[in-house]
Amino acid sequence: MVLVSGSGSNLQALMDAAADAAFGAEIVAVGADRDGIEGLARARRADLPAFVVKVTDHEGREAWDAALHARIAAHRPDLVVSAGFMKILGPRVLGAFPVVNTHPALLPAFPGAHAVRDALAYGVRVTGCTVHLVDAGVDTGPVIAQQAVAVRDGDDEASLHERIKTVERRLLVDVVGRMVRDGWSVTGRHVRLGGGRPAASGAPGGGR
Ligand SMILES: Nc1nc2c(c(=O)[nH]1)N[C@@H](CN(C=O)c1ccc(C(=O)N[C@@H](CCC(=O)O)C(=O)O)cc1)CN2
Ligand SMILES: NCC(=O)N[C@@H]1O[C@H](COP(=O)([O-])[O-])[C@@H](O)[C@H]1O
Repeated sequence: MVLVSGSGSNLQALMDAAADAAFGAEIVAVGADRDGIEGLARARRADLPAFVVKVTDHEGREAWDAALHARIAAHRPDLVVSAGFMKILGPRVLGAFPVVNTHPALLPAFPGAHAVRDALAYGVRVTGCTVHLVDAGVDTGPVIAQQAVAVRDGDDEASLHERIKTVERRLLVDVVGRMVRDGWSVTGRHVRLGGGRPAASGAPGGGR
């Protein structure tokens, strides 16, 4: 299960990887919080089940969390991947499924919805991307993998973000593939890939 809110290039990378049986996973559905995005178009072109659960269609975040949980649960995913999904997930979803997120900065630096803009504004010379387990906080979950990307003179948000995405798509495919094939475990804030599926729970590292 992949959640998107935008162009879905990370989704496309996962779809391309999943076309090879050796990847060890299939994308069972794509969910979004808004209509009219390329990520949903990519899913529909590939005949993947796709759904939209909008916050504004529900009486508050708790109701949205419950509705999103129900739509995800219908597909019985082993893992949920947030790839450009721009809404903070609530306790119903996080308590039911392990969720992985990809973030365009080296967490804990520059959390939130505008990481690339914030890194440029700060003037860092190196940024990058982080794949992490998702918890109730905002980009505070245990880090699984990171990769650095140099900031170049003359970079703007678009050019830097595109360079980060080139790295991020490879990192996300590698991490998700290893998690679904080999499992993972979490000790405190430390994630180890391999060792088989974690015990059933939705908490980070809890698996299904
Ligand atoms: N419980 C969590 N949910 C999500 C996380 C997370 O770490 N914990 N990561 C995000 C993805 N993300 C950063 O990687 C992120 C996306 C959006 C926001 C944010 O502030 N969203 C606002 C609305 C923004 C909008 O609608 O444009 C909000 O949800 O109110 C912060 C971080 C995926 N979910
Ligand atoms: N804080 C969340 C956030 O900024 N996520 C970022 O949105 C982009 C989605 O690209 P895509 O739609 O082309 O995969 C990705 O770079 C992802 O890290």
